[in-house]
Amino acid sequence: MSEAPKYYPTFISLTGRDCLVIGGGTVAQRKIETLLECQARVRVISPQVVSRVAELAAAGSIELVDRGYAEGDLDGAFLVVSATNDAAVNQQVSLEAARRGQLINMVDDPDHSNFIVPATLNRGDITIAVSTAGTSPALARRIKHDIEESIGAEYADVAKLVGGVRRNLLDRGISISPEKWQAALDLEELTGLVRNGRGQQAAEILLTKLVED
Ligand SMILES: C[C@@]1(CC(=O)O)c2cc3[nH]c(cc4nc(cc5[nH]c(cc(n2)[C@H]1CCC(=O)O)[C@@](C)(CC(=O)O)[C@@H]5CCC(=O)O)C(CC(=O)O)=C4CCC(=O)O)c(CCC(=O)O)c3CC(=O)O
Ligand SMILES: NC(=O)C1=CN([C@@H]2O[C@H](COP(=O)(O)OP(=O)(O)OC[C@H]3O[C@@H](n4cnc5c(N)ncnc54)[C@H](O)[C@@H]3O)[C@@H](O)[C@H]2O)C=CC1
Repeated sequence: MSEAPKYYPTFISLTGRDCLVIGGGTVAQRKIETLLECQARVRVISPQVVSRVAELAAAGSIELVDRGYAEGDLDGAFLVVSATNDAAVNQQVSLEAARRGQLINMVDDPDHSNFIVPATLNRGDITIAVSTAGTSPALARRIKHDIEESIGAEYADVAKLVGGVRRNLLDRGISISPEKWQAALDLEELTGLVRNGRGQQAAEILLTKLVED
């Protein structure tokens, strides 16, 4: 029997959103880098930071506030990550976030967080996220590595070409059933052609499979 999932898996757009990270250690650094990859506007509040975080601040990629957390710091933040090594501080941050109804990730207390961060793998527009609901982050990372081996870099181009074919059909007002899509998507064939630089041919083959009776 499968248990009910603890979390609702979703993908949130953070482009241009104000995101706040409290703490500037190694865990904060990982969260900051992921937020930056997602084009968030990142502010970090921490009295001390690891060298990579200092570099990001010097380069103007993040705003760094060089002091400890104070009540009121969460004002205006869309999303908050509390990543200090002080459990009491993380708790205060989570209480402030709860009062304001903000998205909050506490790196040391999933039970008082309203979102957690999965291990992710990107191939262009494809993102594969693995979560163990906090049961074992190391296991999430390991599963991600295993998937990485079978989903190669060429999948970024496969996504582009399949997206192009879909756009073409939508523009022509042709609708394809879900069953037909599944039957036509021969990933072994598509990845093979893309790897050999024959993306155009792959797109034509796919289009033919989709529109034929
Ligand atoms: C709940 C969650 C909240 C959150 O942080 O979002 C959380 C919580 C905690 N992590 C802890 C420890 C470790 N975390 C990692 C690594 C990652 N942790 C990540 C996510 C999450 N970690 C969320 C759940 C994800 C899920 O659904 O499973 C990843 C996937 C994503 C990311 O952080 O970006 C990233 C891998 C990125 C990648 O490589 O792909 C490693 C391994 C390593 O670094 O190699 C270790 C040590 C080994 C171990 O313990 O497993 C501790 C104990 C701290 C302590 O001992 O004090 C807590 C607190 C607790 O468990 O209470
Ligand atoms: N969720 C996850 O993926 C993981 C979580 N952890 C947890 O994350 C915590 C942090 O780990 P690290 O980054 O390795 O610690 P760290 O020691 O490298 O960094 C701690 C940071 O917190 C800052 N800080 C301390 N008090 C503060 C305050 N009052 N206001 C603002 N910033 C403050 C420090 O200046 C420092 O930058 C650990 O205590 C552990 O419980 C650890 C491993 C993985």
